[in-house]
Amino acid sequence: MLLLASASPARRRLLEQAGVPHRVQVSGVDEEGIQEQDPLRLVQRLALAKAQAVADTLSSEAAWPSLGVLGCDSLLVVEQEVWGKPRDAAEAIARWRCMAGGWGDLHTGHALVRWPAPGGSGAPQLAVVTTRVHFAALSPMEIEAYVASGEPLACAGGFALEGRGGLVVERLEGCFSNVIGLSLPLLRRWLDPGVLAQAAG
Ligand SMILES: Nc1nc2c(ncn2[C@@H]2O[C@H](COP(=O)(O)OP(=O)(O)OP(=O)(O)O)[C@@H](O)[C@H]2O)c(=O)[nH]1
Repeated sequence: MLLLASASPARRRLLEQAGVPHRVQVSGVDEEGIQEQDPLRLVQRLALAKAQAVADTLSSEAAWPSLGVLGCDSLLVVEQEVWGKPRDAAEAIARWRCMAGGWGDLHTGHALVRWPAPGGSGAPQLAVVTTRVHFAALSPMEIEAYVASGEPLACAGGFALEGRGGLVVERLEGCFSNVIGLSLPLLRRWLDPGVLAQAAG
């Protein structure tokens, strides 16, 4: 069992669809409380803070999920601008005016914290995965229509790749699930090989 320390329905869906046994416990971490100039360090620190906050609530080895506690955090970087979820429709429109026809790097930090077994390193597994996203050259009317759908407001970067956002993303360079919020190939490399067999049901 993996414990996902995230409120993200998209991350949960990725694990469900991949057949990874999991449950969810939201970390409640105040992301504003962690300041960091470098976006790669920021997503890594936030992912670890989320995983550690949930791990700290587990009182004994018996309470620990066998596969550990996973925290994630995603940000989009476009021309040195670092963006999380848009605050409102106006901000989403302003961002899309920058993004349309161009590209950005979607960085997702991952942290997997395991029970500190005696003799084990106890160190969390940490990684940031980056996917380059190429955006369609949208007209102002298309931007307004996409933002009016409400979809951009729930997503770092202001688009949902597997939703209407599939209409406005031309191509990716790198891992698709990483864009949605959790890199499944990375998780496979981190987890025991048997998990894939288990996921196969
Ligand atoms: N459905 C979907 N969600 C996306 C996409 N890109 C980013 N997101 C979501 O944007 C959100 C990024 O904000 P985060 O701070 O990383 O996560 P959160 O939603 O606040 O949830 P926590 O992990 O509890 O902090 C996550 O929920 C991601 O799943 C996408 O292409 N599709």
